[in-house]
Amino acid sequence: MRIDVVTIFPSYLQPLREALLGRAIDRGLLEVAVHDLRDWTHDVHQAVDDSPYGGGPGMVMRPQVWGEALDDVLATPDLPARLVVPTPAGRPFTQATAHAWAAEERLVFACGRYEGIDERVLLDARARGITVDEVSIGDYVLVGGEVAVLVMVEAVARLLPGVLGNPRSAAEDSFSDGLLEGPSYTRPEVWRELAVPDVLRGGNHAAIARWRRDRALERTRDRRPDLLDALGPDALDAADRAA
Ligand SMILES: Nc1cc(-c2ccc3ccn(Cc4ccc(CN5CCCCC5)cc4)c3c2)n[nH]1
Repeated sequence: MRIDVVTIFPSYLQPLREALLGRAIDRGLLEVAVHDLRDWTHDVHQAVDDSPYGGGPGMVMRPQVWGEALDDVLATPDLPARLVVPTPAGRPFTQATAHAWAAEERLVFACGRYEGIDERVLLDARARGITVDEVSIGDYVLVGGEVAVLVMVEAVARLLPGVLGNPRSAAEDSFSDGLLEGPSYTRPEVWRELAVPDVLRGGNHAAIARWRRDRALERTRDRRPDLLDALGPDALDAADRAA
């Protein structure tokens, strides 16, 4: 997978080159190119923002600069791409989104700053047949799109074959069966007088699987009843029985 990121703060994307994702890049499992939006300015001040029409707080990012940047980035390499634009006003980015995007050849991320990007940049891209996804990573307001891109690239890249050492982990993710994952334990058996649940130290795999499912149902009911509702009434009954 090829990932391009356009931003006025290229250094914000450095963490993508660390650790697991850095190793995946080194191994050629994904390619990440970060572009400085200001490379497409032509004025001495390298202006990328201007006042909003109609008034309102802050500044808006100018369409001309974004238009030229995306023309170049989307054309090189000329691969089918999704243009992803983080915004607080976007559709929710979920694990399902991550799975869908993991099948893409190319993702191009446009990181806004200030109060966002002139709407015509997205309209122009869609008019030229480019798929544009405006996505939110949560109901809170960040200062720009870069952190959202770090979150989304990590969620997508870990699903790519070969990136995770243990592929079963992604298969057993939270949300993979619609529930939150339950508690985990490792050695020692007792720590600060707290013991590992007996069932996990026995060899009864059916009992362990049932115990884990019950803990997942219980936790989901307590923390994310919305996920339980999405699974239907039987799940709620099962969660009540699990407690
Ligand atoms: N999930 C999530 C994604 C983001 C995100 C993503 C990208 C950008 C680019 C800029 N910002 C900062 C920002 C954007 C919008 C507002 C609202 N403002 C109200 C008045 C009219 C104009 C718009 C405020 C500040 C961003 C924030 N935050 N949270």
